[in-house]
Amino acid sequence: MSGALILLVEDDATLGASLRQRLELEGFGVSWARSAAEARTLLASLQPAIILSDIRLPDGDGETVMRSHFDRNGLVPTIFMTAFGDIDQAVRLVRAGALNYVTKPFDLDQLIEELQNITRRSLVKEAPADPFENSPAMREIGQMLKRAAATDMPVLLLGETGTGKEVAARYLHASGSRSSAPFVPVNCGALPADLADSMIFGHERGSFTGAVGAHRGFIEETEGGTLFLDEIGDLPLPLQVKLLRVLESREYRRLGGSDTRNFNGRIVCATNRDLAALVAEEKFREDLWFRINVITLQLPPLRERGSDIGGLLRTFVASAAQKAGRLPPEIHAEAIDAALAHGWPGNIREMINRVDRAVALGNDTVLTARDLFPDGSVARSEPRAQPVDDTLSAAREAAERAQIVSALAKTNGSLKDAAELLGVSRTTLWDKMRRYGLGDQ
Ligand SMILES: Nc1ncnc2c1ncn2[C@@H]1O[C@H](COP(=O)(O)OP(=O)(O)OP(=O)(O)O)[C@@H](O)[C@H]1O
Repeated sequence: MSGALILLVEDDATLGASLRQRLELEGFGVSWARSAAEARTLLASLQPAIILSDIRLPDGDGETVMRSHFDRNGLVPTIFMTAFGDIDQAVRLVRAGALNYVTKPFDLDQLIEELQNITRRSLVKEAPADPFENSPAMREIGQMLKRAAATDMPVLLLGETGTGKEVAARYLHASGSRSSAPFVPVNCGALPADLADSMIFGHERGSFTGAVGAHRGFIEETEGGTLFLDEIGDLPLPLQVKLLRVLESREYRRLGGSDTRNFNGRIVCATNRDLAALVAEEKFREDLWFRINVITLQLPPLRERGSDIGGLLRTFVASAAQKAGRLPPEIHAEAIDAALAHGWPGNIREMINRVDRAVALGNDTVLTARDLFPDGSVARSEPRAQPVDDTLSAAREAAERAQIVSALAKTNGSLKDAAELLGVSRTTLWDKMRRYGLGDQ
C-alpha cells in the first residue's frame, strides 16, 4: 500500500469509476477530475504524486493542462491514456517528459504494476539523505558513530580514499551535543609547510615576517565544535607535538603568543594511511597515535560491501536523476553485476562520479553496464574469498557466496526477496550469510 495520491483525469464516467475503485483498492489515494477545467482546479491545490490522464477531454486536452502544470511545478510522473488515434501526440508527450502512455483498452494489471513501480522509485528519490541508512552494514556504522557522538572521546576514522570518512565525521558532529557549534575540516596533507602551524594554532601579530595582524587558527575557530583533522598521517612532526598537548591538557598557544588558551572542542582524525607503519618508521609519534586512537572506526572499501552495492547505486541514481530533473532510470541487472565485479578504487566518490555521468549521458529509462563503464573498464576486485585449497567444496562455497552477494545487491539487501531469487528459505539464506561472513543482517 503506497498511499500515493493519483490525479485521475477521465471524462468517461464508467472507465473513471472503475479506475478509481481499482486504484483505491490497491492503496492509492485518488482525486478524479472529469474535465480539463476540473483538472486545473484540482492541480491548483493538490500535489499529486502521479497523474493518470486522458488526452481528449470535453473542454480541452490533457496535454495543455499538464504542460502548463509542469511549467509551473516541475515534472510530475504522468501516464496518458490515449485512444488509438492519439498515439502521435502521446509519443510527443513522452518525449517532452511525461512518463508513458497506454492505449485504450489497456491491461489494468499492467497499469497498476507500472504505477506501483513509479511510487517505489519516487520513494527512493525522496529517501532521507541519511548517509548511514542505505544498508544494514551502513546502519551499523551510523549507530557506532552515534554512540561515539554521545561521548567526548577522540575518534579515529580509517578507510581508503572516498570511503566516506569526512561524511562520517560530519555525521558524528551532527549527532552529538556540539552540532550547533562549528565543524572545521582541515586536510593536514594540503597545508603549506611554512603556514601549517599558524593555520592550525593561529598566530599573534608580528610573530613572523608577513604576520601583519593576529590570526585565529582552526583550533580557535572550532570553539566548542568539532575539529576534523583529515589525513592526520601527513601532519608534520613538530605540529604533532603541539596537537598532543591540546589532547592532553586542552591547552594551546598561538604562534608567537604567550597566552595559554583553552580548547573546548572535540577532535576527530582520519587517515587512509597505515599509522602503525608510520609509527614504526618514526614519521608519526606513538604517544599521539595512542591519544587519537581511542575510538577507532574502519570504513570498509566498496569492493567489500557486496550487499550494499545495489542499494548505493539506487540511491545515487535517484539523486543524480533528481539533480537532472528526471525520473530515475531502472538499473539493468547487468549494470549491477558489473558494479559488483568492479574493484572501485575510488570507492563511493568514484561511484557517484560514474553514476552522475551515466545518468546525464545515458538513456532515460534504463541504466546499463555500458553507461556505468563506458570504456568497458570494469576493474576486477581482488578476489577475496579465494578458497585456500583447490577442492570442489571450496570452489562450490566461493561460487555460492558470490551468488548470494549478487542476489542481495539485486534486491537492495532484502533477505526475503534475495531468498526468493535464490530459491532457498530465509533461514537457509541467513545461515549461509553468517557462515560466509556476509554483513550482520
Ligand atoms: N554513506 C554515504 N552516502 C552518500 N554519499 C557518501 C557516503 N559516503 C561518502 N559519500 C560521498 O562520497 C564522496 C567521498 O566522501 P568523503 O570525502 O567523506 O570520503 P573520504 O574517505 O573522506 O575521502 P578522502 O580520503 O579522499 O578524503 C563525497 O562526495 C561524499 O559525499
